[in-house]
Amino acid sequence: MAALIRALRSSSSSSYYTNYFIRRSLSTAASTTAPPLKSEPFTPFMDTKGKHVQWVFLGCPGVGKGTFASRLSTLLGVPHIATGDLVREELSASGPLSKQLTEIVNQGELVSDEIIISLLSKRLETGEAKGESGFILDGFPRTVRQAEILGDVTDIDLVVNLKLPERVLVEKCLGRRICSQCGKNFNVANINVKGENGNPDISMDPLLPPPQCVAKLITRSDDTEAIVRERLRVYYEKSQPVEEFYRSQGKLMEFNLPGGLPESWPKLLEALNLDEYEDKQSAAA
Ligand SMILES: Nc1ncnc2c1ncn2[C@@H]1O[C@H](COP(=O)(O)OP(=O)(O)O)[C@@H](O)[C@H]1O
Repeated sequence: MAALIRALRSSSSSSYYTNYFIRRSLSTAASTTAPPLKSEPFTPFMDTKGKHVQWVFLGCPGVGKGTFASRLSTLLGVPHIATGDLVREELSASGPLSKQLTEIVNQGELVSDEIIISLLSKRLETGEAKGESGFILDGFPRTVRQAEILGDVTDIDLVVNLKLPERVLVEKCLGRRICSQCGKNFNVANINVKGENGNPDISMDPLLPPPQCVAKLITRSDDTEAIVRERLRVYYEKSQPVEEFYRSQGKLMEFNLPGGLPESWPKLLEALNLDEYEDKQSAAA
């Protein structure tokens, strides 16, 4: 983890690649973990060298990366690190960076690689001081350049690409609500979308807040229809190539969400060979 933080740090400096490659060539190569193959038993939470999982969640805005990554991080005992959350924390602080970021986020554009890498390094450093190891990244990498930087400093074991039809994504973003007090995410959208081109229909029940959160619900400032459409456009242009980057490395696992959380969660666990592990964890709890 320390080498990763150092390398990410150096990559966000102005002499970006030079510093970065010199540092990496001096540090020892990270251990490798094969991605899970459905046909083979796989212990995903730690490899044979005792390294915790280093996974990435990809997917369009509103697909549910945060929800699934957060659940898996609890199950596997690794931190869920969402760069969108790091950006929002920065937005809520006052200062020149906050003003600059507010403008970018509210236009649906991406924050610069340098700023994102610096926020991520800080987050990893804080985690390391608390004894964290492994991670599930959500919202990073979002450009091929970010993926290359990450790949040069550490090994990613598996990349999960969550997918939903665009109409569902827009409805989900517009229905998203957050409790300003406890920080939990809810969704007021009731989704029933007919499947096209032979794909199944998709239904999702709303995920309603408990009574104590109802009066405290807020909507993200970038969850308006115009901004969501722009974020989707930016995703197709800048982030979709990241899918190909990992596909060519044999690390990409495509996952078409069959519906809402109750239907999708068990299917995702099954695809990750984690269904039995979750059963054992639940039984032990
Ligand atoms: N890796 C990243 N690179 C650049 N910008 C980012 C990154 N992660 C988050 N952001 C910024 O933060 C905003 C919110 O991120 P996130 O919560 O992940 O949104 P989404 O719901 O669109 O997936 C993004 O629209 C973008 O401006």
